[in-house]
Parts: sequence; structure tokens; C-alpha cells
Amino acid sequence: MSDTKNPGEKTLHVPTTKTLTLKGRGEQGVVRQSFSHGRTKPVVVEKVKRRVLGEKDAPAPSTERVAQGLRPQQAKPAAPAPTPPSRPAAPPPRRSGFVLPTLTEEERTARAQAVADFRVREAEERRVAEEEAVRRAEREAREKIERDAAEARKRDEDSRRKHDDETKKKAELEAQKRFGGDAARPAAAAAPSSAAAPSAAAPARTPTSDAALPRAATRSRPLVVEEEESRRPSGPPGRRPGGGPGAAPVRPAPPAKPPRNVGGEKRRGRLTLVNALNDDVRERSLASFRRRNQRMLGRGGDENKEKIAREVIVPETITIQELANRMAERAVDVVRILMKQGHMAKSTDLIDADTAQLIAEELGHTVRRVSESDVEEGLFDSADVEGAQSTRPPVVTIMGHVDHGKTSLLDAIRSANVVSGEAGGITQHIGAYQVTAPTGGKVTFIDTPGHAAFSAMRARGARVTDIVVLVVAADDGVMPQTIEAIQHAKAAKVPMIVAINKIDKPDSKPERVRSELLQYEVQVESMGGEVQDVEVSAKNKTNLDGLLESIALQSEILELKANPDRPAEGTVIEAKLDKGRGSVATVLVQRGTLRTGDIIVAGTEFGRVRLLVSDKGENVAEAGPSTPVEVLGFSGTPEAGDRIAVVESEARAREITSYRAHQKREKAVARATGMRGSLEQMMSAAKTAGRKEFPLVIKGDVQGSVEAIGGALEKLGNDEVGARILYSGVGGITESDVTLAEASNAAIIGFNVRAHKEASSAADRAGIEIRYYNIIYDLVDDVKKAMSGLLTPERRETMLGNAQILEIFKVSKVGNIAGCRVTDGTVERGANVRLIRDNVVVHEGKLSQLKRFKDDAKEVTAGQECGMSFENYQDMRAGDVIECYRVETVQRSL
Ligand SMILES: Nc1nc2c(ncn2[C@@H]2O[C@H](COP(=O)(O)OP(=O)(O)OP(=O)(O)O)[C@@H](O)[C@H]2O)c(=O)[nH]1
Repeated sequence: MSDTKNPGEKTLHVPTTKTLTLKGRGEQGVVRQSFSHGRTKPVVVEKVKRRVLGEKDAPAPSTERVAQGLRPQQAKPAAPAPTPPSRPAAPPPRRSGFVLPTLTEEERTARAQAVADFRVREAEERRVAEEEAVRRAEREAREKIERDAAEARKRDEDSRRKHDDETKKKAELEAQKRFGGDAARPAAAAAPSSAAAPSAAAPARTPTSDAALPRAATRSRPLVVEEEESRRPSGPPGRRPGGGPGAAPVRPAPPAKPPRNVGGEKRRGRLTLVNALNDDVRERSLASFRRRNQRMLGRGGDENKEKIAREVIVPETITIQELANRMAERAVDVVRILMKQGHMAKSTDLIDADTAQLIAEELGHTVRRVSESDVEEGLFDSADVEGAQSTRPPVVTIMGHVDHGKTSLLDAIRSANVVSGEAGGITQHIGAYQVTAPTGGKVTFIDTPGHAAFSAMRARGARVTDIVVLVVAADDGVMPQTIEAIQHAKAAKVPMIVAINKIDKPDSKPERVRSELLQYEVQVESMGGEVQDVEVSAKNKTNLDGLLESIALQSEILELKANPDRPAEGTVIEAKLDKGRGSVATVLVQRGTLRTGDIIVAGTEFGRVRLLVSDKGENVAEAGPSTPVEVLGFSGTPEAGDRIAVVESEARAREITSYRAHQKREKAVARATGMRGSLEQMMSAAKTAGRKEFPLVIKGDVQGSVEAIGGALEKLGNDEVGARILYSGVGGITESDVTLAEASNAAIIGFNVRAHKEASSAADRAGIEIRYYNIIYDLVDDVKKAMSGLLTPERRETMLGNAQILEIFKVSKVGNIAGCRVTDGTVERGANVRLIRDNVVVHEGKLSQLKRFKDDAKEVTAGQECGMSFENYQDMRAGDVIECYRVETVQRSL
């Protein structure tokens, strides 16, 4: 049966047609090969044994073998077939063709030997060459992979580790869900399958398996060999090595699909000569690259970023978004930290520096706290270059008691008369003016009014002031506001010059003024002190030069200097909203030179200097140190006392003002919430808890007036009642003012301003009263009267007389009647009475009946006897004293 077929010609057959073979059925099998989409195909698998031709195996040359065509490697499988050694002659092979029948036996044997040796050598060489090629290719391939992936490998490994951890965690979680929290079970459950897979796959991946195979078999029937080899350790077909219940009986597919993520291992396992030499096989697939990129960009991207610890500048308050930006973190992470601490916040919310520091440190950053704000750093008081300063004019403030002649004196110096033009005769507007002294130098005057309501402004004036001229009327002497002015000047450590005014008056007593000043530690030169004193008459313009000379002398002593060649700094003396010109601020330049076009910041307002107007009403291009100047160009109206500075850009100006506006709002909120303030605030709140408040909205034409009104009204209050200024500002009365007043049931006061048309109709609709004034006295008086109405009326008793009960009479249907004698004064019917027994008041009530003998009497005088009965009281006794009095209620005033 086998003689007719050469074993080397065996091939695959479909099972329906049986193949002629030399082997028994035990060495041949059919397996089903699986394809995608569930398609399968039966495959005949035959086991082929390797035959190595060597000296040991080389059969003795025989005519039979030579006659079979000298194909030793093909003859080997035929070994089990019965081949009688003594067979004399074999039938001639069907396919010989290359053995010459004419050769002798020796020649044939020698030739066969030579050919056999050659074959063996050739086979050996080829095998060595193949192995060498495989090794080289493998090495080259590995090197290439390593080289290509060298940079990415580290990150790749990290991310893979992370990913694996996550997957593991997910698997555990999944397992916990599935197995009710027993995390050990899924691991155990997974173990057999994971163990089964490699064991099934291992033989297919073992390089030696491939290498050990006969080359011819590997080449011509790779599938057969692979299938056959894969089955070798697993025993008979149909049983998987794991032997698990899930193992498919005839599906060796898993071994054909080894795990994908084993990298080099996987490649080595599959490596053949062809594969090793083909670089394409070793490159990452497109899908693999995509997955890797996704890992890097998405989930794994963040983990690979290196964390950088930063120094974060934290001001007093900061928004969450801004803090996140400064830390280079995500705002959502900051919000998450706050949520963990129980604070619900948005990225636009403000947090204080302490909270910001906690968050920054939690995220691994360090914090540098700035006390004020980083935006204001270097805005004011930067040091001047040595030697750049030059002498500047002195800034003088005139202070003194009301009507002692401050305005008249300044007016006299300026040779102008503004007194008669002022409403109500007091100085309403605060300004600053510059005059030339007789010695040639200039002197800048800040005019502050003498009314007590302007104390706040005066104190502010002293801050920018170099010299205070204290005006004391020679006829009036030292008065309360004179003392206040002395205190302000001393507090500001500003030198004083005493101007004893009104010396033209016949009753003037300059000496008395000098001695009175001693009580307040002001020792003038003529009294042996250091304070200069000058006797003047503003009215007659007497000795004005003497005053200016004294100022010049004092200025020399002070050595006043400033650098004009630098960006300007100064103080807003006054600010108003002018109808035609917009916001106008009177500014005293203190350092540097202010020029048109400069970008300026004052308080919460900023702008570009559009126009500079001097105190003489002339447009000027610049204003140097100690020069008062009106500045036009502010976007809003700054407040008197605000410091002004020139900044390099509008962006900086915007940054500073928005920060300050925010601070201002926060302070207002803190004031409104009250109890969150200091202990002092809490105590004053407790003190005024039962206080009646008189709410007001005040609008004025000038900041100074508004402040003055506010100060005057504050002083009106007492423990029972007080003014509460809801809002005060410069400008006309607007609808929003009316809304505010309506909400708090407040009155609106307009000082030298009027309500807009819409505001006045809104006030009519809401029933809000708007009162207009142009004299502060009138305003204060009116508010005083209105506030007095809130005071509870006073109860006053007027004693009428006393009587003593002599006897009690019981009268049916009437009740008890006390028979009395009036001891002093008179008793009146209907008057109030007190019944006093043993010096104790036993009853208070009304005298309902008063009889003289049997007649009703209106009043009974001392020494007379009378009958009395009391309202709702019968328990009178003989000997009780009756005190008779009248009660009046009197409306109080502040
Ligand atoms: N006889 C005399 N009267 C003077 C002199 N100086 C001022 N007066 C008068 O005193 C009054 C008050 O003068 P003001 O200059 O308004 O006084 P003031 O201190 O500015 O007053 P307030 O602005 O209200 O604080 C006016 O009637 C002046 O005419 C003076 O030297 N001699």
C-alpha cells in the first residue's frame, strides 16, 4: 500500500477522501480551524517526526535506498513500514531519473556516500545559517524597536502602569459589585483561565519548537506544523490543557492568538526568518498608536505632567479664578477643595488671604502675602534721586474759630472780596490759592472754613499743610474751635503762626489772646516762646506783609524741597461735578510735575488730564510742586483727601481703581453687616440698639459740603435719637437715590443741587420728601426739629398742695368719703393724688370728688376742710396724707 506513494508527497486532504498514508490513525487527526465570523474549516493534522541525517542515523548504503532515489530525509518516515533488510531487489522507483544505471556498485556507493555527506553538510550549514540569520534579525529588530521607542518608553511605561492600576481597581470594583464585596473571588476565578491561556499558547511561542522542526516540513506545511506542535503538550485533540469546563473541545484558536501585550516576547514567539527580515511587521499598528495617543492626551496626559510648586502672591482678597491662574491650577480643583471644607463657591467668588493660603499650600505651592495690594506697590512715595530736589513754596492752611476773619484775611491777601458773595455768610467752598509774598517767593494757601462741621476737612488740610496760620480775633480771644485747630496742628506736627486779627477794633486785646494761648501750650515769641505771632487787620489790610514775611521765614526754617522732574503726586483738595465741564478736582501737587495728557489715579477714579486750570482761572500746561490746580479729565468725581498719582498706562490705572472700588464695596458691606466689625462697633451697636434713627439721603454740589453736612448731622444725635445717613454724594438727585430713600423710608436732602425730572416724579409717586437747602445752618436746624419729634415727650409734675385725712365716712351707694383738712397749697378736683401712709405711697390715682360741706367744689385752699373721694379706691384711713399734683407733658428738643 505504501510502495506506490512517496511519503514526501503527502498533503492535506479533506476528510471525505481518505489519504493513503504510512502511519496509523493514532498519528493523524482532524481539527477545525476557526476563522473570523464563526467560519470553520476541518484541517487534517499529521505528526511528522524529524529526521536528522548524521553518521549515527546514516544508513548503510544499500542498493535499495539508492534505487529509491537517494532521498534520505523522505525515507525516514517510511521507517515503520516493513522493509525487509534481506530484500534482494526493490522494484524500480517510479521517479528516479538521475541515477545512472551504468555505474558500478562501488561507484554508486561512493557517489551515494558523497551525495549523502554533501546533503548532511549542506543541511547543517543551512541550519546554522538560518539560526544565525534568525538571531541577527531578532537582535536587529529588538535594537530597532528599542531605539525607536527609547524616548517614549519611560512615559509609556508610567502611563501603562497607571492604566493597569486603574484597570485592576476597576476590575476589583466590578468584582466587588458582582461578588458582593469579596475581592478575592474574582482573582481566584480569573486565575485558571489566565493560567490556561499561556500554557496553551506557550508551545506555539517557543522559538526552539520552530527551530527544531525539519525545514522542509516548516516550509511546505507551516499550518500543519503549527497546529501539530500546539497540540503536542496537550495530549489528544479535543482536550485543553486546563481541562476546564469552558474549554472548547476542538478549538485550538486561543493558542493561535497569544496575548497581544507582551511586546518583545510576542514577537520572538512568532518570529520566523521571513518575519524577522520584514520590518513592517514590527511597527506599531495604527490602532495601537491611536490608543497610545489617547492615553497620553486624555486620561494619562495629566499624570505625566510634572507638578511645579510656585510662589503665589496673595493679596487681602482674591477671586478663585485668579488664585487658580496664579497657581497654574484649574479653578474647578480649587472649588473642589473649598467644597470639601464645606464652602460652596463659584470661580468668580472672592476669598480672603487666609483661605487662599490654605488652598495654595494644599496644592503644594508656597504663598507670599502682600499687605495692601500688589497693584498699588510703588504707586506713592518712591525715593527721589539724591540732589534732584529743589525748593518749593510752603503750603499754608488758615484755621480758627467761626467769624474770626479767616476768609477776610485770605481775601485781603489776595485782594479780592469773596465774603459778600457767599450764601449765608460762611465759606461753603474749599479751595486753594497761590499768592506772591512781598519777598518774591510764592505761598500756597488752603482755605478751610471755620465752622465746626468742617473739622474733618481741616484735619485733612493739615496733612498736606506745611504751616498753619491760626487766626484769633483780638476782641474775642481763644474760642472752642481755636483750641480744636491747635490740637489738629499739633497732631500733624505742623508749625503754627498766630495771626491776631481785628486789631482795628477798639475792644481788641491782643495781649489777652497771647496769654490765653499759653493755657494751650502755644507760647508766642513775645512771651518767650518759639511760635511767631503777627497782629493784623484783615479789614484794614494792616500788616499783611508782616504775616507773609513770617510765613516765608518759617518756610526757610523748614527747608521745603521737592523734585519737579518726576511723575506727579498730590492730594485732592476739593472735587465737584460741574455741569459743563464734568468732574473737576482741585489738586495740590506735592511732588513732581503734573502735565496735560498724564494718566492719573485718585481714589477709585482715574482719567487722562484734559485741562489744567490755575487758581487765577488760566489754562496751564503743567503744575509743579506746591501748586494748586484744577484738573479736568477724571472719569468720575474723586473724593476730597484722595491721593493722586500719575501712572504709566491706562491699564495700570484701571487695575488700581478697580481694586480700590472693590475694597470700598467690601468695607461698605462690612459696615452694613455691622456685627462682624470690631469690638468697638459691637459695643456702640449695643449702646444704640434702642435708638430711634432718622434716615437721610444727602446730595450736594461739592464733596466738602456733603462731608460737612454729614458731620454736623452726626453731632445732632443723642442716646435716644440720631441721624442715619444712608448715602451721601456729589451730584443731582437721581431716581436711584429716591429708590434708596423709599426702601428705608428716608428723607432726601439736596444741598445746592436739584432733583432730576424723573427722580422728582418718582419721589412724588413714592411719597418721599425732597428738601432743598443752600445754607447749612438752615438744613441742620430743620433736621434738628424733625429729629426732636422722635423724642418721647417729657412728663412734668406740678405740686398743688397737701391734705390730711381726719375721718372716714361711709356713704351708701357712694362709698367711702375721706374728711380732710388741706394743710398747704390747694387741692383741685380731677387732679392727680398720692396717698401716703407712714411715708409710703399706698395709692396713686385721681381725685374724683371734692366737696366743701355738701357742695361740690373745684378747689379747696389751705386751712379749709373738705370731703374727698378717689377713683377706684376705697381703702383710705384716718391719718393718711394726700399729695395733690398736676401732670404736664412737654415736647423735648435736641
Ligand atoms: N473789624 C474787623 N472786622 C473783621 C476783620 N476781619 C474780618 N472781619 C469781619 O468778621 C466777619 C467774619 O469774617 P469772615 O472772614 O467771614 O470770618 P471766617 O472766619 O472766614 O468765618 P467762617 O467762614 O464763617 O468760619 C466779617 O463780617 C468780617 O467783615 C477785621 O480785621 N476787622
